[in-house]
This record gives sequence, structure tokens and C-alpha cells, in this order.
Amino acid sequence: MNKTALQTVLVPTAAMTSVGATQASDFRIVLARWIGVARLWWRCPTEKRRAWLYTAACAGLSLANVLFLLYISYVQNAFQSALSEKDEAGYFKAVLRFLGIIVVAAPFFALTDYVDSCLTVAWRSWLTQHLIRSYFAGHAYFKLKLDPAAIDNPDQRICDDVRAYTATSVSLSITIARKALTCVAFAGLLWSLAPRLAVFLIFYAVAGTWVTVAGFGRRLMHLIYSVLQQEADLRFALVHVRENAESIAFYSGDQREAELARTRLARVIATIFGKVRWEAYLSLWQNTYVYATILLPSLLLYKRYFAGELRFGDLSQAGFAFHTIERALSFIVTRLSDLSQLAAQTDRLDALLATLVAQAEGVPGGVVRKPSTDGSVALEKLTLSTPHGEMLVAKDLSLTLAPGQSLLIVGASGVGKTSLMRAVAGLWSTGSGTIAAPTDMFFLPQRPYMPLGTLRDQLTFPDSYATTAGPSRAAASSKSGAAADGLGGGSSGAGHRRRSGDDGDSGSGDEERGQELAAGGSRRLAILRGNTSSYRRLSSARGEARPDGGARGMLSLDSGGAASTAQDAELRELLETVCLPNLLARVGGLDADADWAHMLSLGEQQRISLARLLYHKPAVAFLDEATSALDTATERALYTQLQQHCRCYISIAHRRQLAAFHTHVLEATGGGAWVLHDATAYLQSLQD
Ligand SMILES: Nc1ncnc2c1ncn2[C@@H]1O[C@H](COP(=O)(O)OP(=O)(O)OP(=O)(O)O)[C@@H](O)[C@H]1O
Repeated sequence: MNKTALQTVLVPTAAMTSVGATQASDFRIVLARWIGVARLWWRCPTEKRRAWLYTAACAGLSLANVLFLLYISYVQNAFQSALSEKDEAGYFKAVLRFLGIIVVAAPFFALTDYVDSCLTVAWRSWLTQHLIRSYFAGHAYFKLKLDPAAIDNPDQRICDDVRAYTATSVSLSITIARKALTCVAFAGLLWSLAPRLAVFLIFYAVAGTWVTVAGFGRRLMHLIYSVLQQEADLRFALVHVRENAESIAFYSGDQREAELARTRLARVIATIFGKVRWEAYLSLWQNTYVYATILLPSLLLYKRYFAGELRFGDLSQAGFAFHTIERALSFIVTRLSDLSQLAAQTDRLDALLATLVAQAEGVPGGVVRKPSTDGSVALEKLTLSTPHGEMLVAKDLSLTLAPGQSLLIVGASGVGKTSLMRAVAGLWSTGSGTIAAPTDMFFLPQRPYMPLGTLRDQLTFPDSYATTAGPSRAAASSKSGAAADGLGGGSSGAGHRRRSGDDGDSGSGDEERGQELAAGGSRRLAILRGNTSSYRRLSSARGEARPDGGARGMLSLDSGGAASTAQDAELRELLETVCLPNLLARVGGLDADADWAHMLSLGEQQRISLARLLYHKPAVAFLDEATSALDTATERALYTQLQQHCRCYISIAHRRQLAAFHTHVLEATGGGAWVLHDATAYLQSLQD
């Protein structure tokens, strides 16, 4: 998705000027924000027809609902009047009409609920996908982390807040619409029976609403906001432990991590207790308000009834109309908790959208990146700082690396070697100058990344799911891709290179992959092979059930006819190239599925990453301490392969002897200064 398009669909509201978690304290602002977030779906070119169709269906059914209710009140009047007047024929006539209502009403109400639910699910699906696209567009997920104060727990906002926001919005909107129609429908009836009662009711509802909003509204909204934030913080602490389980266990950090989780839990509970206390006060007020109205109709009408001006049925129908309108007008009084919840969720989603817009706009006047036409990497007068300008990484640095050349970046720890790579990748842009580089680049970051999936996925990442395996996967992916297209269109354009050359729509590829992974992998048949017994024991010891019938951990999977594909042969060969000849046999095949980040040693993960690089054959490769965990012999073997397969590469390393595998060396001397050496001369100087 290009930047302008992203901005067009993302900007939720004109009122949205502040970025970050503000406390929604003004109902007008909250309403403007709610409309801003909601209208994204109703204005989306590919979705608006569906959105409006659902809306029209819900509105039509709501209107029919109210007319039903009005009709029922007349039947009830006839029913009760017949009873009080001992009119047997009238009584049975009313009973028959009631039975008729039941026959029509049951399917009608079921249909109403069904359409309401469909609207909720369709809206949630689109909004979640829209946020996911924006979250992955232009590495926004990474940039959000650069300023943790800007937005907390975006994942919770995308999953939980969207779910609750759409469900509560639909339910409250439909309720408000029905209540408004009810007011109109019953106002004439009540006015014709008891005008004084109608006037009194309006004053009563206005006063009750004012007391509720002024006394409870802001405080509850603030408490609900805090609960959402603190619950997300607690969940994040536990996820963090899961992600770093081994390190914590080595440190025996159990106690400290448990304390942190307990502290966060205590904070959530304290806030929840505060919320519960205020909800109890609110409930006390609501009950007083509601019960006070029970006697009112009869108190105001009893004289006319005893004077014979009204029949018993009229009295009861006036009471019914009074209570129906009173419930409609007291909507804010009785649903304040839901409204406060919705306000807090609206605020969180609005802030996330605003931050994503800010990310898409980028920082004006930063480092300029442009594609190079001749395959070279050229830095021109590059001045680079850390994102908030605390440290100068490079000052007026200029250099050109042509195809066929290679560069080793060396320097003290923390001097800014990785930062330079971040700038070339477009992750950092604080500063000035120009970076020209081919679009076909591949980066191996310092910490190897092992995606969720099979061994094949590790080797082909970030290829789309459909291109990495046999026909069943491709079919499933194209199905889910079609579903995704139907739900929103567009793509994030995250920009990862694809070996198959389909990098024009990487966003939808991510969607396909996400949906396919979510489908639980039922497409594959798990056959445990004999040589994977240790992993099998591990899996069964964990005893975690998987949706595809297997167990989490190491699995060997039969890939059917795909076993003999050219890709399989290539991947097997690559594993040998990176000195992992036994891995396939050990894990049980390319389609073995495991928690690779925890199952493989750091050196093995680095070798897998190198195989990934060789598989993609990029024009330029960047390796950030990509062989730091390997022994010298393996490192040298891998660099020899790199020299043969990659025309241009840039490495960062602390082992200066690696200069032997490069044509040039760039040395950081501190304070933003860099010195360029010829590699042979540099090696010579090391020996002197
Ligand atoms: N997101 C960030 N915000 C602010 N400063 C950062 C950020 N990331 C890194 N830094 C700082 O920028 C400096 C350069 O970091 P960088 O990762 O480039 O160092 P390096 O030379 O690669 O170090 P090492 O050899 O230890 O990997 C460090 O002082 C680091 O603390």
C-alpha cells in the first residue's frame, strides 16, 4: 500500500490530533473518535457496499421490531381489558392474536439476532485486517517499538480492543436506534392517554442522565481504560517469560519474574476493585432511579381510572408506554458501564490508528533512500543519529560498494555498526544524506529469527506460504487469499524480497500465511519417523494437543509427492552447504515442525539463516555478526560459500581476520567518524 493510500484509509477523525493514550474525558471528543474509527469500514471503497447492506438490514429489522412491540401493546390492552371486564369471547380472541404473534415473532427475532451478529463479525474482520495491514506496512511494528511511550500493547489493541469495540458498538447502536424508534412510536400513545405523564417523564430522564454522566461517567471511563492497559501489561509480562524461558531458567530468575507478574496482577486487581466499587455506587443510583418510576403511572392516573375515564387496559397500556419510553430515555443511566467501556476502547484504537498514520508520514528531512540502478550500495554525505538523536552514529560518511566488492564493518561495541545497517534497511532515518541501494537486499540480523513453521519455512523465509510447499498448501493459501481479498483488498507492501519474484503484494501474502497458520495446519499428515524418537518423547511429554491432531514440538510430516520436488533437492543441498548435513535426518524432514528458536543451538540457527540467504540469492547481502556463534573452521567454510554465491556483501564482525573474505574494511573510530581501508592492507596492519 502506498503512503498516500495508507493515509487516506487510516486517518480516522479530524478531532484526532493527539497521539498516544489519552484519557477520554469528554463525551464529544469520544463520539468524534468513535465515528472516526467506525467510518473507516463504511467508507472503504471495496467494503462500503457490504457495510451499508448490513446496516440497512439491521435498521429495517429494528424498525419492524418496534412496530411489533407497538402491536403487542395493543393486544395486551385488549387481553387485560377482556379479563377485567370478564369478556370471554374477547379474551379468546386476544389469546388467538397472541398465538399468531408468537408464530411470527420467533423466527423474526432469530433473524434479527443473526443479522446483528453478521454485522459485528464482518466489521471486526475488516477492522482487524486493516490494522494488521497497517501494522506491517513500512515496518510500523518495528517503529512503534522505538518509542514505547507512544503506544502500549498494540497487539492487545488489534485483537481484544477491536473485538470488544465492534461488538459493543453494534449492540449499543442497535439498542439506541431501537430506543429512538420506540420513543417516537410510543410518544403519541402516551400523549393521547396521559400528557402530564409524558412531560414529567422527559424532565425525569434528563435529570437522571445528567446526574449519571456528571457523577460517574468520567471516573468509570478512566478506570476501565486503566484496567485494559494493566491487563495487557500483565499478559505481556507472561508472554515475555515464555519467549525467554531458557535464559530466565539459566539465571534462576523464576522468583524475580514471578514477582513482576504478581506486582502487575496486584495493580490490575486494585484497579478492578476500584472499578467494581464505582459500579456498585452506579448500581445503587440506577436502582433508585428505576424503581422510583414503578409507581409513577398509577399515581398520576389513578384519579381518572377511578372516575371511569380510563379502562383498566388503558391504565396498563399507559404504564407500558411510560416504562418503554422511560427505558429508552434512560439509556445512558442504565448502560453507562458499557458506554464507558466503549469509550476506553475507542480511545485506544484511535490512538493506535493515529500513531500508524504518523509512522506512515515518516520524519520529514531525514535520510533519503533511493534505489541504485547499477547494483551498487552508495552512501553520500550520510549523517546518522539514534532515533531520538542521543548519539551520533555517522557524520558525512560517503562510500560506494560496487557489485563484486565486499565490505567488513568493524569497531568497538556500541559504536554504531548495526545502526548503519539499520539505516540502509530503512529502519532508522534520523539524520541527513542519501543512501542508494538495490531493492534486492537481504539482511541477516544479529539475533537469528526463526519463524513459526516447518524447517522448509525456516529456509525459505520470508517467502509467502503458498510458494514454499506442495499443492495442498498452495490451494489452501489461494483460498484464504481470496477470502482476504474479499475482505478488504490492498496490501501492506512490507517490502520483503521474494525469490519467486512476486514481491508486488507482500501484504496479502502475509495475510494468506497468517490465515493458513491459523487454520491449524490440518492439511498435513503427521507420521513420526523412527529417528525422531527423542523429539517424539519431548512432544508427548509436553502433551500439548494441536488442531491437526499432532503434538507441539518436533513432528515429522509427510509432504506427499512434494518430497521429490526441485525445491526439496535445493534445500537439502543448502543444508549440506551450511554444514548441517545431519539436520534433516535428525528432525525428520523438511516439513518437520518445531519450536526452532528453542530447539536449535545458536550456531545452528546462524547456519540456517545463512542457508536462507543463499536460497534467496540477493544482489546485496548484509550479515550482522551472523557467524559469531560458530567455530573458526565452520565460519571460514561458510564465508567461502558466501564468496562463491554472493556478488556483493557487507558483514559486521568483531573477528577482524574475516577481512580476508572481503575487499574492503570500514572501521568506526567513534564520534561518528569512519575510516575505509583496503582489506589486504588492513590484514597486513593487523599482523604488523
Ligand atoms: N532504539 C534505540 N534507541 C536509542 N539508542 C539505541 C537504540 N538502539 C541502539 N541504540 C544505541 O545506539 C548505539 C549503537 O548501537 P549499535 O547496535 O549500532 O551498536 P554496534 O556497534 O552494532 O554494537 P555491538 O557491536 O555491540 O553490536 C548504542 O549505544 C545503542 O545503545
